[in-house]
Formats: sequence, C-alpha cells, structure tokens
Amino acid sequence: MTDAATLISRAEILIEALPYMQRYAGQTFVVKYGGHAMGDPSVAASFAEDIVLLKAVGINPVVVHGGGPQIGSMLKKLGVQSEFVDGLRVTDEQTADIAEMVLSGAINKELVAAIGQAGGRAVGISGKDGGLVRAQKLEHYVYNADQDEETLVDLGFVGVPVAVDSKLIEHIEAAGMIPVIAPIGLGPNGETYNINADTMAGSIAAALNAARLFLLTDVAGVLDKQGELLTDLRPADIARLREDGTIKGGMIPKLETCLHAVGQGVDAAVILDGRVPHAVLLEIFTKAGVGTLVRV
Ligand SMILES: Nc1ncnc2c1ncn2[C@@H]1O[C@H](COP(=O)(O)OP(=O)(O)O)[C@@H](O)[C@H]1O
Ligand SMILES: CC(=O)N[C@@H](CCC(=O)OP(=O)(O)O)C(=O)O
Repeated sequence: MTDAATLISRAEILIEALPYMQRYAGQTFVVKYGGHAMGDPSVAASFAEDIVLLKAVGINPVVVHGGGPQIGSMLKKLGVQSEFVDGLRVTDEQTADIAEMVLSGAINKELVAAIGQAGGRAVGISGKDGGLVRAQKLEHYVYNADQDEETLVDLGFVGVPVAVDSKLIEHIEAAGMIPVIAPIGLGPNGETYNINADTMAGSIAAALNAARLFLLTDVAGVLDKQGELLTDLRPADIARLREDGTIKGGMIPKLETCLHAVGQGVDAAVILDGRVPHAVLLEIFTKAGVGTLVRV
C-alpha cells in the first residue's frame, strides 16, 4: 500500500510542473529525436509518452526524427558504401532512395505507432507531403586549416530547406493530432533530398515560430575537452568551440541548427540526452533543466 507521504510527494511533483504547464500552454515545441537516441525500445516508449503528455497539457509538440545509424545498417546490408563529411552523409541517388525508405518508411511509422501506443494520435509525413519542405542542393565548404582556405565539396543529394510551408502541420494540429516528420525534402525538379535531421528540425522550428527546439541525442549535451557538460552557450562560445576543435562530427550541424533557430526567433534551443527516460519532461517541467541550452 502507498503511504500518505508518498502520495503527497507525488502530488508535489505535479504542482512543481504547474507553472510550466501554464506558461507553455498553446506554444509550439519542436522535438528532434536522433537515431542514436532510439536504440532502446523502452526509452522510445517513454519518449512517446512525453510527447503525448505535452499534447495533453495544451502544448503543440512537433516531432522531427533522424535515423542515421539505421540508414547506415541498411546500406551495409545492401552492400552500399557510405561516408560522412562534417557530420553529413555523402548521398548519391541510390543512397537517397535508401535513406527515404528507412526514414519515411520504417522509422516514421515506428514513431507514429509508439505515440499511438502511448494514447496519442500521430500523423507521419516527410518534407515532401503537402509541400512542407522545398529543398535545394547544399553547397558545402570544408575548411582546410593548413592552407587556410575553404573548398567546395560535392555531397550529392544532401539538401538544405529553402522554403517551409507549415499549413499541413497546422491542419494536423487543429485535428488534435501530432505531426511526426521525416527529414526528406523535395527539390525543384522533383529530386529527393536527404536532409540532416537537425537542420530539418531547425528550419521547421523557425517557420513555426516555435518557443523551443529540443535536439535529443546520445550524449549529455555539448561537452568540453575534459568531458564536462557545458550547460549554457551563446553564439560567441560556439564559434570558439568550433575553432578550437571541441565540437566535431554530428555536433557541428546540431549547433549550427541551434544558432540558426535562435537567430530566427526561437526563444531557446536545448541539446539533451535522449537515452535518459523522460528526458523531455524533466527538461520542460522541472526546475533543474538537463542538457545544453543555446540562446542569443
Ligand atoms: N563537444 C562535443 N560534445 C558532445 N558530443 C560531441 C562533441 N563533439 C562531437 N560530438 C559527437 O556528436 C555526437 C552527436 O551527434 P550525432 O552522432 O549526429 O547524433 P544524433 O544521431 O543524435 O543526431 C556525439 O555522440 C559525439 O560523438
Ligand atoms: C545529410 C544527412 O547526413 N542526413 C542524415 C539524415 C538522418 C539523420 O540526420 O539522422 P540522425 O539525426 O540520427 O543523425 C543521414 O543520412 O544520416
């Protein structure tokens, strides 16, 4: 039997969340769920519960998902080589097709089902649906420190969002449902563009004028060279960390996304550990936020 003290402490947890619920009701939160954070099925179920709870207390959650490791496994199974430049997958036509199959097919529908299991109703789409994300080829420059110059590298069908039409998201939300978005965009000539999921989430957050952008990954947040968590970052800090090599690989597009989003009017972007059960709820509804907060 549960004693009175335990019951009261449970009620206190809800009361601690009350001011946050009041403050955030009616606001849009974009939550990017990274492929590395998806590994454990019980954590995926707790992520889905968090999203359904946000919806239940009047917040509009918009989920954008990744799936880098899952695309990697499929490419391996099919015997297709794959390489990354600055955290971005070099994507030929065949790789773009496989990325779309894994992202829009398998992962998108798994998340829709998990949200359904948690008692919510989700609609799975990609940037191709309803003209949501128009993309164009990313012009990516790699910095060569020895020569102190930047070189243009061809990443194939890696896209960058150029226009976001949020009407479809608004319709889904108006119907009381949760949009779940795969990071695939449509090019001007009908091409399929593979878009880094962080970049996709940032563009959607900016277009929706979201209050918050959450990027769930497989580390506690941005770590310094000693492995300590950096809890609060401003644009100048990020430039310095990139220059001295503290930020590498997948963390580069993540922080670029945060900078872009807060520069476009998103109040704050947070990088947090998606492997922690209920990471989203702990960040939003408790005094002790977790992860790295980026703001201007
Ligand atoms: N300074 C840093 N702090 C934390 N992680 C970093 C840093 N620099 C590079 N990383 C790498 O970035 C990874 C997160 O990016 P990524 O692998 O693309 O994740 P996701 O699939 O969640 O988008 C971390 O697992 C880590 O290996
Ligand atoms: C261009 C590019 O790199 N696209 C990514 C899309 C998926 C993604 O970003 O997934 P995570 O968030 O799990 O890393 C890729 O092909 O892996």
